[in-house]
Amino acid sequence: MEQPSPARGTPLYDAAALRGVETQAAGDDGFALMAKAGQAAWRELLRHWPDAQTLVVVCGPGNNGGDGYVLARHAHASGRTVRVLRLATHAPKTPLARRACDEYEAAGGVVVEFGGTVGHPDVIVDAVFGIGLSRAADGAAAELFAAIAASGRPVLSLDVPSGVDADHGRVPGAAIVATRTLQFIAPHAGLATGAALEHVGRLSLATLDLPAHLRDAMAVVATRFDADDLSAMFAPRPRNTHKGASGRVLCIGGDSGKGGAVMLAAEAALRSGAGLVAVATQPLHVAPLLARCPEAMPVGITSARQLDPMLDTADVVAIGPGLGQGDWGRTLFERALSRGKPLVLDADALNLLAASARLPSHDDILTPHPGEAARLLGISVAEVQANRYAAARLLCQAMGCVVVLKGAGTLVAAPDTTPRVVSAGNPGMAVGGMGDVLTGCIAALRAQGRDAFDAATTGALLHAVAGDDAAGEGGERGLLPSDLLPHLRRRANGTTPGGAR
Ligand SMILES: NC(=O)C1=CN([C@@H]2O[C@H](COP(=O)(O)OP(=O)(O)OC[C@H]3O[C@@H](n4cnc5c(N)ncnc54)[C@H](O)[C@@H]3O)[C@@H](O)[C@H]2O)[C@H](O)CC1
Ligand SMILES: [K+]
Repeated sequence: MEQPSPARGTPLYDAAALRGVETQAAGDDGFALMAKAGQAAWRELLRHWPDAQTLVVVCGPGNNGGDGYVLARHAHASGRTVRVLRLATHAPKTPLARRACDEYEAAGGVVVEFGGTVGHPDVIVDAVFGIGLSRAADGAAAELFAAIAASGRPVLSLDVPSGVDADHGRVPGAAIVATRTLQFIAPHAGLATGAALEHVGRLSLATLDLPAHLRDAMAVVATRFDADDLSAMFAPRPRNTHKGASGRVLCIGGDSGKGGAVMLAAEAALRSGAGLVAVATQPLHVAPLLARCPEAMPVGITSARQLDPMLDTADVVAIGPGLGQGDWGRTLFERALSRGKPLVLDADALNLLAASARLPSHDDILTPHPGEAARLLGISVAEVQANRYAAARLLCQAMGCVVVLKGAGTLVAAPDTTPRVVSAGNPGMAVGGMGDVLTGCIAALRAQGRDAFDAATTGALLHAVAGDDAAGEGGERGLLPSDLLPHLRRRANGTTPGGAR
């Protein structure tokens, strides 16, 4: 079996660790950090809006606002027209913010109170709330955010789009929708998944040359993977291989009327490099499946006994696409769980799991969307989405196996391991059948010798990047799961749409 390259990725930190850093670096060091943050933000603004002549910098009461005053001072010194705008209740409260505001005003900078509009500047800088957001932004702050959105002007958010919870990715109240967000010191875990992704725009990072002993004190809470990591995750295929060595996948599903789901999973497994793919489905789907994909080996299943030889020869079993929750599906589900082969459980297999007293094995992989995760955890979807890291971790601990929590910023959790975030994919992928393709991807990579965590991470990244490639060809609206299939093959061979490696 081919041995994949070790996954790399980018470490993500929780904001709490950063709060610790700032507290430790308070006083003169703290202002040095703030001075660096404001200057880095000014450079970022010039990099992306070099022709901007008029700026509005919206400052909050804390040190995020302090960063804004430092940027405003640089802008003022450059001769540009800049105004600091703030709520009447947002005069600077912290010593560092007060110092930054005093220096800005001493240099001749203007501060005005928000009166309902933000004008029509070339760029708006959002320095209202950063990692210190402590509750839902509402009332006057919500009005301010609405005026910023109504202006239609590009927004550079400092550290965090104001109103977004930088730890968990939830958006408890009103929040800024940024064009770009410049994070300080270290990438925030909360800005890589969930509702936050609607608000961050393009993310970048200014490390502020933090002293090593302060950076080393911060705990990594997740590891982020994006398209740039993908090609290194696929080792070239050995020359002297044969179809058996490339992994044998069995896809189980396709109850009456749902044959398409298991077909998509089977084709995705083939396009992700599986050597042999068998399909256990309802007899009426065998002919259409063969017509569409002669490389798959469909068998019409009318009794669970027929499944045994297929389970025995498979390296990995993907069960759930179109399985249904009727007698046929439940019988096959029970049989599959009893044979001890590594499983990828999706869709109805997850619903049957939630309704059964059974637990998956340590070798299995679950691929729930937030609704299926909520059912398995016995909580609401809103609670899952409010803290996706916690939901993925809880489900992984409860089930004792790898969990792929799908959605914007898919999370991959493994027992007692730092979770991983997939930073790829697009809203066009929120259509029926995309999960079936993901199931096939992951099963194929598992069958080719990757452990469950690596197969789930690489499969979820491959699937999301293929979705971005397909959307890049014809747009997100009307994107079909089958549009991903050629891109799976291309990306699994380490090439990009342009053919480059
Ligand atoms: N971490 C570092 O090393 C650095 C941090 N910098 C910047 O500082 C902010 C964090 O500043 P902090 O003072 O802790 O809080 P914020 O400025 O983010 O805002 C909190 C501030 O606002 C009040 N508040 C919180 N939520 C609400 C709300 N919903 N409605 C109204 N008011 C609210 C709260 O009471 C505080 O007063 C960090 O993001 C960086 O931008 C350094 O400058 C760079 C290094
Ligand atoms: K901000």
